Amino acid sequence: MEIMESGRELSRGNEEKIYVSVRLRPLNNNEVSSNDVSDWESINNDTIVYKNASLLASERSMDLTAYTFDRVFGSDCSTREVYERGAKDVALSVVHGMNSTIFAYGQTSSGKTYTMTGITNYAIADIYEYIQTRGTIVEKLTEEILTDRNHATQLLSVCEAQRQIGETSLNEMSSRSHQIIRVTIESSSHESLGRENASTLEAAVNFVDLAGSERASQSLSAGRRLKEGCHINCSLLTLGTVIRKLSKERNGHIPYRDSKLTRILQPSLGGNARTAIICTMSPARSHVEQSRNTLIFASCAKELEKEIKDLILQRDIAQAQVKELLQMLGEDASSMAQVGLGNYPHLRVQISPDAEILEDETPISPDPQFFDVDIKAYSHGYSRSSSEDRFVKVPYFDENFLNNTVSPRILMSSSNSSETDPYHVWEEIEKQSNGVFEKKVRCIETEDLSYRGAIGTNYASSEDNAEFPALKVHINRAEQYMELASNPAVKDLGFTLSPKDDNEGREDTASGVVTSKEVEELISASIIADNESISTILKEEKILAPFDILILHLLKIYP
Ligand SMILES: Nc1ncnc2c1ncn2[C@@H]1O[C@H](COP(=O)(O)OP(=O)(O)OP(=O)(O)O)[C@@H](O)[C@H]1O
Repeated sequence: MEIMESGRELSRGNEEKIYVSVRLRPLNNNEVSSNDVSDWESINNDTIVYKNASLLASERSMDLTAYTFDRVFGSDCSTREVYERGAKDVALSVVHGMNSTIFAYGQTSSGKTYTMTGITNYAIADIYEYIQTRGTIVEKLTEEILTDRNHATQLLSVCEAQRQIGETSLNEMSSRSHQIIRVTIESSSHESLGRENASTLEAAVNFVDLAGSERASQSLSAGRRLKEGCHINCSLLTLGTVIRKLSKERNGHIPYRDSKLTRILQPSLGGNARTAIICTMSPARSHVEQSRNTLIFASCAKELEKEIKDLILQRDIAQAQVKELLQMLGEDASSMAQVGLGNYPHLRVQISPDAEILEDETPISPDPQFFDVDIKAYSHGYSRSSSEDRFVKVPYFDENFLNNTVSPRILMSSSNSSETDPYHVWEEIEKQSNGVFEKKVRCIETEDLSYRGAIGTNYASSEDNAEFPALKVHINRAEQYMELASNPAVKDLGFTLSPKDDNEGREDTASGVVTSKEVEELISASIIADNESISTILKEEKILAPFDILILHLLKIYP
């Protein structure tokens, strides 16, 4: 028996960024009455097997019989157990200031809504319990802020009642829209209450119940249902592509922008948040092909975890090298931490040591070139500390850019308001390094970006970049540019640097240009991190299969 062990080498620790489980439901009445049989079985806590080996022999497409994930829930498992083992830890990350998402994926009628309804309720209950344990007061509530747990329950029922459903031949209560329930928790210390510039920690957990994927022939859809199905399938297809690309070719273009669903889920998929994916499936033989697709999706999603770990490893190695270099040069390595080197995934800056030094002494790494890139959001004096801050942002926006279309909050990346000056970081490094690196510290400068026009009209048309000027990154040394351009971390952040003719007469200078399209993508990446912007996205674009989004807001105050 060949085994696909997607989760084999991964730690089972609680801090996994992406936790993938599979839930098998029992045969339903329809399946039983049509004499369908159950072909899938969970043989232990993490493996699901396809039992019908004889059928397998005749169907070459079905060449795997066992699949392993972080967890497999058999058809007799309760939703409580799925929650406890497959989602609770991720859901409760939000009370510690970490964004998280739990989503159910699977074919129509496989049990996504059944699973997510239970999980959302259990999680809300646990969040409230956690808060009360902590002696937290929930007060000063506005319309958007939950008053108490009953209020939350009420809102959830409203959401359930409003859910767009329709009957298909496979599920008489089929969800015909994606539903995202986002609970945002804002924490601040008791001492800072009432202070004007009090910093708060904000994190959100998303509960996502995707609309079901279906084959038109199987669900016998026609007319409106068929149209809905096409739209739903389209966004699910993009989700599949994004997951596959992220897991296989992380440095390439990831088509988040091809569907609203992936735009909204981008922060959850890109490695900056904890994510639990519960893949639901029917055991029925008649659905074997769909079930197998679901398992392949789950396997790809699990691969993401490996990629993220690899990137973190690369980052750690680079940091260690920088530290060694600083020590070698008699600098205090800890000063690096103060300027944010440890703030993954900001790609941070360090300078290349003098070539002479490296040539004269034994190099401490085979490739001793380092350079500094820091691409951050700079807004006009607004700062916020949040785990969303880790998104890549674009420096310096024109005042008009921050008009009604987007909340300025999404543009924040720093809790230090002095960083509103785009040159600040570099000056700081220069100071801290006592001028030793003076020549190289100035290796990058950012040019002013004046964004014209409303963002909404621009990101809607990805091909038309006319409104966006390029973000220019000047690098004083050609070899630094080369390093930078080939650095996987730069590509990972969505920047592709391309050489540019340097007409400015400077010698020994290379320039990288981040194209306007890439800037645009970064902006949209930032936008989707924000509640208001989600509704903006959704309002602007007419979506046949609409999203039902409920944003709950909790205010958590530590005593
Ligand atoms: N684990 C389970 N145990 C018992 N019944 C289940 C289970 N999972 C799903 N069901 C039942 O199966 C039916 C279909 O489930 P559900 O509506 O949750 O599927 P879905 O994947 O959300 O479908 P769609 O994509 O069409 O919305 C429902 O009647 C539900 O009660």
